Amino acid sequence: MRQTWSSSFVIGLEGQEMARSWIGEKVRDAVEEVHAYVEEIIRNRKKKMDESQENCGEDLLSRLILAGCDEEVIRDMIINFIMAGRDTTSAAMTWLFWLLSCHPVIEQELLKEIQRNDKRLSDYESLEGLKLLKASLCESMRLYPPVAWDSKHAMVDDMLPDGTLVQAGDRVTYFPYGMGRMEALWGKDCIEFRPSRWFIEPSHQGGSLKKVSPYKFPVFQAGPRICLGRDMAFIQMKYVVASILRQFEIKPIRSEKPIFVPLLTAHMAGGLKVLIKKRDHSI
Ligand code: HEM
Repeated sequence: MRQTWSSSFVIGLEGQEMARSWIGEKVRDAVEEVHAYVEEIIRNRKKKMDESQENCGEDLLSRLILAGCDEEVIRDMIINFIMAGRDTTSAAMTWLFWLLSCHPVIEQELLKEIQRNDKRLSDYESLEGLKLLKASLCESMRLYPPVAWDSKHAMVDDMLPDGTLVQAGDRVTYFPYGMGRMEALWGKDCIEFRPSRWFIEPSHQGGSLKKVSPYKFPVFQAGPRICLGRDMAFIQMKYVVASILRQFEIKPIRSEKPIFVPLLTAHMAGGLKVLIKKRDHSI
């Protein structure tokens, strides 16, 4: 029995080695493909900038090129922006649109807030003024975090603050999805979508937002490796959600509760299929 176990273990190791080198090759090919794709975007933008000065210089890519950044640095930044910032923000907004369709009173309050700030939606201060929208995004991500869990491997032996020993090589996982639904952290109504919990005065939705510790709400991670794009993510999401909500009514086609799929970036199974109608009096 022992013999069988150890020989199958040896075969297992060889198999693992082969699998690792096969995966390594696949990953290398995939990285090359992604690099080539982004390098082409940069080349095309440079060409456009050389050919004409029109409409160039305002967007981030043009600014990075104009600043004289190294092409490899620009490439890696663009990949970071696309990989870290695209699926995460889109997942957060998808869940928010669904939650708002289930909470029409909150949607109406949001519309009023957007109306109050409508004139200058594209300026930074007006977006800062959309506090109920920020609270709604936080509340949506508390219940449906775009990164549902995340792991780190210890490089050396260590100890967690509660005395738990972590040995070199151990994996430690934190779980924003679970933490967002803990009664001990969020109270008896932890499962409810209630953006007002993010305001200093309970149930008052026009006041100041609470400063919530990232260790309680680790949706963007916490500590030295906290998400570098957090503020940018809020600006983008507020701008997109406000621009859509002020003009369109969004009604999901299906009435069943969507399914949360917690992959690398969590998403809604099958996406959110909706009917879109122009608002009668678009604000
Ligand atoms: C709702 C949107 C977002 C969520 C929930 C989110 C979440 C996270 C999380 C959990 C991490 C830590 C990953 C880890 O340590 O393994 C992270 C890292 C990072 N995020 Fe975001 N992110 C969002 C949007 C963005 C955007 C828009 C950008 C850039 C434009 C961005 C750029 C980054 C970068 C560069 C890191 C790596 C930071 C480091 O390792 O030092 N993220 N993000």
